[in-house]
Amino acid sequence: MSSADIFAIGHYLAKGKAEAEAVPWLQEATQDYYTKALALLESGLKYEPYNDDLQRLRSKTKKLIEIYQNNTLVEVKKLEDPMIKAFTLACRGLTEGSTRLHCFYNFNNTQFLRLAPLKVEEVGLHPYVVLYHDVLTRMESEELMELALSRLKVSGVFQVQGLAFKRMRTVKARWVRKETNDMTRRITRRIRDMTGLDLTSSEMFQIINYGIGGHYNMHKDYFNLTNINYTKKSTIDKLGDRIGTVLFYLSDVEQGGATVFPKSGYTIYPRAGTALFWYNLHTDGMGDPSTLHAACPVIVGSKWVMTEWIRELGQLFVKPCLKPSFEQ
Ligand SMILES: O=C(O)CCC(=O)C(=O)O
Ligand SMILES: [Fe+2]
Repeated sequence: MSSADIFAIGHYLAKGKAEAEAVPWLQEATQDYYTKALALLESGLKYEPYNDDLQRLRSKTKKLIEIYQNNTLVEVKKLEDPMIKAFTLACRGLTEGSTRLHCFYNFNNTQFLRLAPLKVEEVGLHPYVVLYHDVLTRMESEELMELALSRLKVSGVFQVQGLAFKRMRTVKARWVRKETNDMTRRITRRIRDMTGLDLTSSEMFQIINYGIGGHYNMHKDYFNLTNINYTKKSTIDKLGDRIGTVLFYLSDVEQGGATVFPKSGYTIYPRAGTALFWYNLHTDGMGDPSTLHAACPVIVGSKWVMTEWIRELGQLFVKPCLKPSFEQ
């Protein structure tokens, strides 16, 4: 990447109000510019070694480069956190995948699947994550993206960190009702076929667009109801926690943009028409921390996904609550 490219990404993020994420890109670009400026000043000084202005500029530029290099050291230190390291490696596709995995046809979840089974690929066993192939047609993906485009909004997900807020996600998103039209109703039926879960009280679809540099930091999709404050809890309580997540990929991504599970080393590359599914909760209803996941930054291209978070309400007979010992 040229320094102009790096600057363009920083500028784009800053314009989208993602200042915290813009800073390292802009620092990188600036450092590169200063290094080039220093080389120019040095060659100028070869011709005019006693030019005061050039000498002053050279020592100023050297100092600035030093400051930026010290800033970089802070970044390197952050990478020592083992989970951030695992996240970074997974984004680069450098973690070892699980073994003893299978591909199979799902004939069973609903009667419809006996006629038209779905193609399933196991991504990993702990947590159990599966990839459904060819569950959306190209036309459906395009229609969903078009539907979202009319009212995409910059969407901030924040996390309190000490006295400050940390931005978790840099994307644009739009909520879409499952009853919007025939196509969204059809996709709702398909989610029922894929998961076997009851969708009557699940959330709206969220369609998300990640631009260059767009990403979603490590997070869990469940709320952990025992740790949540009372006012928020009462609204969540009605529908229960997020028992499962279905993540549809609506577009291919040229480079970057993988979904990763750093605790388990899974890296899933987006492919239009496929969908990822996993349970966020153990069978006793407690959150499963191994489902920690993230979306890696998009490097080239643009990434579109649609998320469906399925709630506990209504799953009583489909996925009954079991003691943890029954689970394995
Ligand atoms: O875009 C992705 O790959 C992950 C999205 C996600 O984790 C979410 O929306 O909760
Ligand atoms: Fe998520």
